[in-house]
Amino acid sequence: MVLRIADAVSGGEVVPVETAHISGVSYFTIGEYGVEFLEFLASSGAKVSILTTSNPAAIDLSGLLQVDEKVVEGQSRISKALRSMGVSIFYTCAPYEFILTRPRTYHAWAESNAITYINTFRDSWSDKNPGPLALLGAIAGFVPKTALYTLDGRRPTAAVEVNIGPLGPLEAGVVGALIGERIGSGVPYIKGAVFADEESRREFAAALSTYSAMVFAVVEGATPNWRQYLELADFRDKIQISAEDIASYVRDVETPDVVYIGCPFADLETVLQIVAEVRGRGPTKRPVYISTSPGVYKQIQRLVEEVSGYNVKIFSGACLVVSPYTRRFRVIATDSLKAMFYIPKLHGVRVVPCRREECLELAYA
Ligand SMILES: C/C(=C\C(=O)O)CCOP(=O)(O)O
Repeated sequence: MVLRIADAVSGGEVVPVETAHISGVSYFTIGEYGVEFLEFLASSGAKVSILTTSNPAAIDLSGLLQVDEKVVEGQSRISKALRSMGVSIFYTCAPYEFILTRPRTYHAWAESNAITYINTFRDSWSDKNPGPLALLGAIAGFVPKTALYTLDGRRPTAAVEVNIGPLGPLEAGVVGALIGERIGSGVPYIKGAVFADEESRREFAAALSTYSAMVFAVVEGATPNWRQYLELADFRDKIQISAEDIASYVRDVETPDVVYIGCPFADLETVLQIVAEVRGRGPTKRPVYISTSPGVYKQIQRLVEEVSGYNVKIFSGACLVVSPYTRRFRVIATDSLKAMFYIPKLHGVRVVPCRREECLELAYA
């Protein structure tokens, strides 16, 4: 099947890949037909031939997100099928946290934030492979050699100037979304962007690929080999992003039912910052949900228990985008542009953007 797809999309050429990361493994998003597809592959004896990880599921590791029995059963069938094919069911949208991909190595990843992160901040090479293709590629060990697996296909096509100062997570997300919306396709070459921290890089990568089809940007000074990319550049578009653009994107904040941090999964530093804040201030008035990766979650078990007494609910292996649990809320406040895009579409819940500090203020308001 991978060869047939390659005939259609890459002139029959394929590229061997070191790792794969599959998405579309939540029962909420793929439903019965998705489960049957995975069970069919598993029952045919298919096995992955390379390290293969999986995106978040509909339920979290410790059962914090209560969902109905049908979803629990469907999710467990998905886990069984994935496990029998040899997929690491380490449900995370931030596999780059523990798979330290090297520059100019090939990968078949399906989750857009993760692809954009490794393409942009590591110059590791992955195109956006649809979830089923990433899985078939993991079994075959290769995927179609589409443009982003070639240097020519990674040639910057749009010059973007961002002179705003250090970008926190929300600002970085807005910059990613604005570039995505204004350019839409191609490869942006970004000058002047300074990311305040790891969380900001994650939010930028997630937003760029949520608000456009792009999964690669060259960030001057940050992307490995950026000088070579600048030499190759063939700019057809030129845009500027200003502080005013960001301000106009962040509308008035309405009082939420809950605050949500962790789309993509929050890194350890972010979790520890929030823990320190609530330890100093006491229990929040509105719940704060934080999704983080299983690796981080397992290291902070004691803190997870402690802050649950402060109304802070840290969970892992699932997120509020792909879990039906989200439907119980009316309004969610978040610093994630990706959550802001998907939650209203998938769950019909309103989402308002806020900077991390403002989100926490809202939790105490
Ligand atoms: C629905 C989503 C993920 C999943 O089904 O695993 C979120 C959207 O993912 P993209 O990779 O940004 O399309």
